[in-house]
Amino acid sequence: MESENAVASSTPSVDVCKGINGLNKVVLRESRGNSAEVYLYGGHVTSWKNERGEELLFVSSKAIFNPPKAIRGGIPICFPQFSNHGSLEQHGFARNRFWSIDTDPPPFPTNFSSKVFVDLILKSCEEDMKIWPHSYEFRLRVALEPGGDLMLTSRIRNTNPNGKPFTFTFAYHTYLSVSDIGEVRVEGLETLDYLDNLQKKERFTEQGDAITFESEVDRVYLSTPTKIAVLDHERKRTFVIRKDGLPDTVVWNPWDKKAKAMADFGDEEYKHMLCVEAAAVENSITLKPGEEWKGTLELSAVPSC
Ligand SMILES: O=P(O)(O)OC[C@H]1O[C@H](O)[C@H](O)[C@@H](O)[C@@H]1O
Repeated sequence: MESENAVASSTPSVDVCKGINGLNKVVLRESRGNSAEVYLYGGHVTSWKNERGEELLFVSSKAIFNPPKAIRGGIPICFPQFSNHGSLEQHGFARNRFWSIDTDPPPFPTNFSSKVFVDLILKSCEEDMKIWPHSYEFRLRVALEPGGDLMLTSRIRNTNPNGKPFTFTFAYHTYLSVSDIGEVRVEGLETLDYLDNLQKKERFTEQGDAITFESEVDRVYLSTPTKIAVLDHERKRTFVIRKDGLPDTVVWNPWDKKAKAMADFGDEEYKHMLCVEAAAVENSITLKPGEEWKGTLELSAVPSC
């Protein structure tokens, strides 16, 4: 059992061990006590803690760590399809496949500052070719920065031998842990257009100030800035979301009725989570053979008043 109160200072480490139901997970620890956990099942980040050992991501107490169900919470990877924007299963298949540790990833830019990271890889297989007939390599780097920021980098390459391009949509389906959804506001999306999933994906324009929550929300904000803030007044914490290569931002809270309808989600848990998802949804991404796409997400949690 891990201590909830992080040690003041320890050696940075990357360890592979067994998680829930014996599933393999990678634990990243920074010297000041920040940590993160990634399950190979789904290439799924399930924990990100600050130096005081406080969990910053939401994972449902009812999450099922058992294939083929995707883990409810953390950061599921939606690929090659976001939601039901296509003919594949909801959110594509990457979130319920077993990823591998990539021991020899292609080089990263030299300005990459983190020393605590893990590289994962998911490749096409014969079985998946039946539902999505393309050859690809999806490399995911999960890194803890020295200051505790969590950085995810996805690199997706078309390795089709038949000269065919492929097209996909994508999201880092990030579940943030919040004190009380009624006390939270999102800044950075005001005045933007969005597709409302609760109204047949119709397009609206956001009015007024920051976004606040008093009922179910399921929207894809379009052409969003690279920086978005989620302010949690009660907890005096602000999440800063920085993204690159991902123009859209999905905002989702199921609220009470939908919460009750989900078997792997507690009835009251909607009060303590908010999904703000860096995504590429409106305009899908097309890669020709040999081409690579890159999408990054950087999460910081800073004290605020
Ligand atoms: O239940 P899941 O398949 O994990 O999807 C959970 C949610 O993901 C996204 O945020 C979509 O916009 C929602 O429409 C969906 O309900």
